[in-house]
Amino acid sequence: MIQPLVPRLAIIGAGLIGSSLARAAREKHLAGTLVVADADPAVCERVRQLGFADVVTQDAGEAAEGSDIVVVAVPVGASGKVAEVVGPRLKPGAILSDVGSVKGFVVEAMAPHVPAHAHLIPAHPVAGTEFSGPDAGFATLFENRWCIVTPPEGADPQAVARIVGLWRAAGANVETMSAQHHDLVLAITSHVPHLIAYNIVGTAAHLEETLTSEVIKFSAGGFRDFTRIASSDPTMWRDVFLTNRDAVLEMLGRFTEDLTALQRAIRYGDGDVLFEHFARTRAIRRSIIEQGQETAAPDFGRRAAEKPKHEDS
Ligand SMILES: NC(=O)c1ccc[n+]([C@@H]2O[C@H](COP(=O)([O-])OP(=O)(O)OC[C@H]3O[C@@H](n4cnc5c(N)ncnc54)[C@H](O)[C@@H]3O)[C@@H](O)[C@H]2O)c1
Ligand SMILES: O=C(O)C(=O)C[C@]1(C(=O)O)C=C[C@@H](O)C=C1
Repeated sequence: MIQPLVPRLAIIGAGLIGSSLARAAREKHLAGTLVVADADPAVCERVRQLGFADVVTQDAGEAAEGSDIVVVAVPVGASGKVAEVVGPRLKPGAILSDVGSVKGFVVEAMAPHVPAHAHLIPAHPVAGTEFSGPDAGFATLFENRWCIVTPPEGADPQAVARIVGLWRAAGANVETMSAQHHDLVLAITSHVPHLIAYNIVGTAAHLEETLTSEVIKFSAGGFRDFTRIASSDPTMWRDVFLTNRDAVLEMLGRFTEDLTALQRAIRYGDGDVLFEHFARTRAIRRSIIEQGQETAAPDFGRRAAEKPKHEDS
């Protein structure tokens, strides 16, 4: 019989990302035993109904016990608390990993709880949707998407290779970099864009009542796309901004300067500045599409939107 990639895989947190990894592991037979833990009893009950785990428990420590790899998939702000529970239960050689959108903070919060006989190898699958919870996950979420692995200095190469292997087997392309570099890159590619979306939708909501209802009525294009992003989970994004503060503030500073330059071009009727800027950004969009990074995830999201978790409850 062929040995599974991971004899016992534990996933702590069964929301969008945890349940997607569990589904991918189940479909691709990556785990001998797949254990899922979640602090919320209603989520545990739903995971049992959905049937993508062998063992479901509310106790993260119990899930970690005897596991070869433990993947923490909770909001970044809760990762330290989970590591505190899981750390003492890790067996010799076990790997503690995560999926958090911020990496520097996660290492600081989790590392003190990892015993010398185990390994901490953080990772971040750069794939998601605006939906949360166990119903929102799907097995193909990571297909052909990047997963960034951020091994701490001196990390065991074999442990790194096992986490890289897990994400490749789940369908992702893997790149490794330092946690600090990750946080700077993601600040501009993911965190600031979310802040802009939250802000513009908030601005529209603050307009006078008649104008706001017209915004909703006529939002077919650009604004509608922003509302998708701005409907993302408030807990997750609060934690991202609180834990990646320096990198976000650095990128926000640059963003504000560039915005002021565009504002100036509009004020003084400088069409050349506007045209050149828009031509450059169009080229960036085209190169993203050429690299195959344009994702089908929003469509999955829309399909899921027909029956979002929030309307079930
Ligand atoms: N949503 C995305 O697009 C996306 C993409 C990549 C990475 N991430 C990262 O993945 C992580 C999870 O995000 P998500 O979208 O799956 O969130 P989610 O809200 O869908 O799920 C999080 C789950 O964690 C559980 N949880 C919270 N605290 C816990 C604790 N102390 N112990 C056990 N379970 C706990 C919750 O009950 C919930 O079921 C976050 O760190 C986020 O930054 C999210
Ligand atoms: O597609 C979306 O809805 C997402 O927001 C996914 C997205 C992103 O910004 O690209 C969000 C946060 C993650 O850490 C990784 C991916």
